[in-house]
Amino acid sequence: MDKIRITGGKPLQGTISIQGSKNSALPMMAASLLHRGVSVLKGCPAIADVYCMEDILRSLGALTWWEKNTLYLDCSRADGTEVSGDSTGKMRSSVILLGALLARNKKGSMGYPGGCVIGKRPVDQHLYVLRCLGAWVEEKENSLEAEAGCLKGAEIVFGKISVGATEQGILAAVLAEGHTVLRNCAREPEIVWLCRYLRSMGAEIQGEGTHCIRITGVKELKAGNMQIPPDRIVAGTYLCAAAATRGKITISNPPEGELDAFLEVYGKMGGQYNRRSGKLIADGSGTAFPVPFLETDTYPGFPTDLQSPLMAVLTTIPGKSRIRENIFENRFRIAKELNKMGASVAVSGREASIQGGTCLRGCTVRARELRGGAALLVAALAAQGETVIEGCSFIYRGYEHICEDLASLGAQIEEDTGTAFL
Ligand SMILES: CC(=O)N[C@H]1[C@@H](OP(=O)(O)OP(=O)(O)OC[C@H]2O[C@@H](n3ccc(=O)[nH]c3=O)[C@H](O)[C@@H]2O)O[C@H](CO)[C@@H](O)[C@@H]1O
Ligand SMILES: C=C(OP(=O)(O)O)C(=O)O
Repeated sequence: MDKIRITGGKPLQGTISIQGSKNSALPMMAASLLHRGVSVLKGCPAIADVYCMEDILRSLGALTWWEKNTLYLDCSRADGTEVSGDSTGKMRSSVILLGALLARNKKGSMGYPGGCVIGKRPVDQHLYVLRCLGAWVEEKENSLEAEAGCLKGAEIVFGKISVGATEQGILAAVLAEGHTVLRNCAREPEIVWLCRYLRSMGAEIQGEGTHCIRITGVKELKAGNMQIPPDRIVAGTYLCAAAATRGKITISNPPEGELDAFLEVYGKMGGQYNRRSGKLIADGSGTAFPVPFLETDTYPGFPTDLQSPLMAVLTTIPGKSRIRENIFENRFRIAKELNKMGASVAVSGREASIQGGTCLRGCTVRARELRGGAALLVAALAAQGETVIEGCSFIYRGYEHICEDLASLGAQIEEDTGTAFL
């Protein structure tokens, strides 16, 4: 079950639709806790992280159910305040529930957040914003404890731009007393979607998508009901898979304007694309040019989550490419696995140098985190012969039916269940 087998070498061809965004769905699920009734998230991806967040909300007293990809969350009685470390240890974004718990139930106690090991990932900015809003917060060795009789609006400047801490601040401030100004906020699309969702619930928020978000607390929020946007990282991953195999794919529901930094690099590599009737038509057959230098950055810069899948593409392009990873210091672990397949990637600190165009050959490799796992899939699709990817539970954290999707594009791929999609 934890393995995927791929026989590479076939250009991907066909049309694909993109699942709902993981990183939008998770904070929207946390936001649903702020309404004492039923909220509805349409197009919710059926992936391990969403199931984990669902389990946590249920452990707090919420009722949840699915109709296809629509997730219903009845938080009428979600009055629990304790989240076990078993759940939080599975997923980094569990930590944003602390602000939602404080806003709703005045206190929260949770195990330390776990998730993919891609860097140190401290939570200081999360705790800072909650303290600024008047909460008492204690960081213990394995848990986080917080209490607030009443959260009060404040002017807060984040010491570091953080997606999760910005979400934490927003979730805690929407029901706080008075005005909150959050400065040095992350501008990622997922923050914008969270604010749209909260505004549809009656929250008063302005400025999302800029570095300064202003919130006026309201007494209560009504039910949320929203379509989750397509996942920009999944869309980028499939474009990488098409480029690595020199294939041509059409994305029927591309994310709107959220992939610009990636598409710029895609164009530099020789990929072509155009938008027609709301679709993104991508032709990766001309992918041939290395990328002399690329660095990851906060949005709208090149997303760190697409850095590893892109590295896999660059291993297939003759010439030297160089990547600098500025967000997570430990996101190059995948280089070792790519090298096992015949790639030539040298890592030095925050930089990776890729001598592309060496012949990739299938072998057994191991995923150790989500996007690194996706990069192995991209490389395996381009490699000669069979690749077995172990540790695929990391991939299923974020990709809904990825094997079926790639098989529908002509890939020879099967999960270890023995189910072949040929
Ligand atoms: C569930 C989710 O949405 N995950 C995304 C989110 O993760 P996440 O929200 O964890 O990422 P952050 O934006 O918080 O992290 C950015 C940087 O800030 C540092 N930092 C963060 C918080 C803090 O309190 N102190 C601190 O120093 C981190 O170690 C990292 O170096 O944004 C990342 C950056 O786009 C993406 O790669 C993840 O896919
Ligand atoms: C790093 C990621 O997720 P998380 O922040 O949940 O670990 C990711 O989606 O690439």
